[in-house]
Amino acid sequence: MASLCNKAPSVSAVFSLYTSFSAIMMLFRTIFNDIVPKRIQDYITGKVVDFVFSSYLPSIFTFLIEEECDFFKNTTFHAAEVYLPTLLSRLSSGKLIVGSSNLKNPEAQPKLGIPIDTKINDEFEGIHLEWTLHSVETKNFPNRKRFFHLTCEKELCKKIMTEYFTYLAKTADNILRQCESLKIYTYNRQYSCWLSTIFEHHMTFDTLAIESHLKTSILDDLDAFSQGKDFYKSVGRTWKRGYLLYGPSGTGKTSMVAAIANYMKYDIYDIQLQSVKDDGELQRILTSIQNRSIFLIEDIDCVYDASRQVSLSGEERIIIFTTNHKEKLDPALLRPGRMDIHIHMDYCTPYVLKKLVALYLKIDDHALFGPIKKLVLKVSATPAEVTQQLIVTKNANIALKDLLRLLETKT
Ligand SMILES: Nc1ncnc2c1ncn2[C@@H]1O[C@H](COP(=O)(O)OP(=O)(O)OP(=O)(O)O)[C@@H](O)[C@H]1O
Repeated sequence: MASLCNKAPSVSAVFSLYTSFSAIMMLFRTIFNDIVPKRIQDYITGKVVDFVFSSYLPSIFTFLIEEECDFFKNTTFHAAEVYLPTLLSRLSSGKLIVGSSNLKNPEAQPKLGIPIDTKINDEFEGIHLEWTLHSVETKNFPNRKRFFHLTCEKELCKKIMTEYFTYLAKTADNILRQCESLKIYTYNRQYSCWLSTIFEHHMTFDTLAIESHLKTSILDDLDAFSQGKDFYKSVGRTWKRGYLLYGPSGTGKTSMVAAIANYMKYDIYDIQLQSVKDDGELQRILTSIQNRSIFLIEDIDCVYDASRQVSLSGEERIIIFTTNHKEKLDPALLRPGRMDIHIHMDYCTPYVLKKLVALYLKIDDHALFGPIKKLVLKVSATPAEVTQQLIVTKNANIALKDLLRLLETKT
């Protein structure tokens, strides 16, 4: 006991040690502040803070995801916009923007958006992530710049880059696939961007009157295309498909485009080639098209310039050209590799006519069917002309008599 008491430092010894230590620290601080230049002071302080914090707290890494990337819409930003509103329970503010622009269909699901500066937490394979949408004013159109901050622990950022962003893209893609309203984009030259509206064309392969073998072959081709990701990769080709729709006016080329878009659930990018200045601009426009879309060039015989290269990169894209005059097309455009499938949209056949009558008048047979079918084989009547007659009245007798009269005028 006595020896223990002997070994313990006395209070006055501790006090004098503390006083000496404080004096040394003060001296050190004075030397540090007076002699060491401010920049070096900041550097040393930063290093010390980094060391202390990295030892006890995980350091944070922030990904900056801007709305535009190299002047084009950033697909990662777009994917986050689609995906994050689904994480309802993880919104820090408990607020969500809800908006609907589809006035024609009040039952359509409204679009959801994330309020600015709201934190959204996500969890990926046990990793905690935090998203925040920011917006700053800019001088140029569209007068604001939006960007996401995505933060995670620094040592996990590699996993986020390699796995989470792929997961984000796939999930957003699936959400979009289930989304009902498609969009049609037209290119606005003044602002150098695509402007979209809701695509309201309700034509489907059930309401499009075409020969059944043609319908089967197109649907088979579209199915094979949408499931063809690995195939296209394995043969080293871009995952795209080119269709040429040709035939007289009113035979359903535009209707076919709508049926394809509705079947595939692809947005349409409709471009007027005449308004594109040069190849550079065309290439920029093409690169700004989203995946899973239709790039439409109508009346290609009027607008095609053989020297112009229309090459679509990206994934899962269909390019559709339409023309009323296939014979006028530049042979360069018809070369294999440019358009994979040529679809002839023709005048009414008896089969197509019967289908249109069934659709419009809800009947499968009628006494006038015989003479009408005979005439249809002789004359050139477009489905547009036929449907114009059939839509006038629901009375089958009157409608078919008028149709017969129309066909007789064509003999
Ligand atoms: N095959 C068809 N099946 C059902 N309806 C059709 C068909 N073809 C045309 N129609 C009807 O005719 C209208 C006009 O057809 P559409 O605009 O698709 O023809 P088009 O070949 O694109 O004509 P254009 O070359 O003048 O643009 C359609 O809105 C549709 O109601």
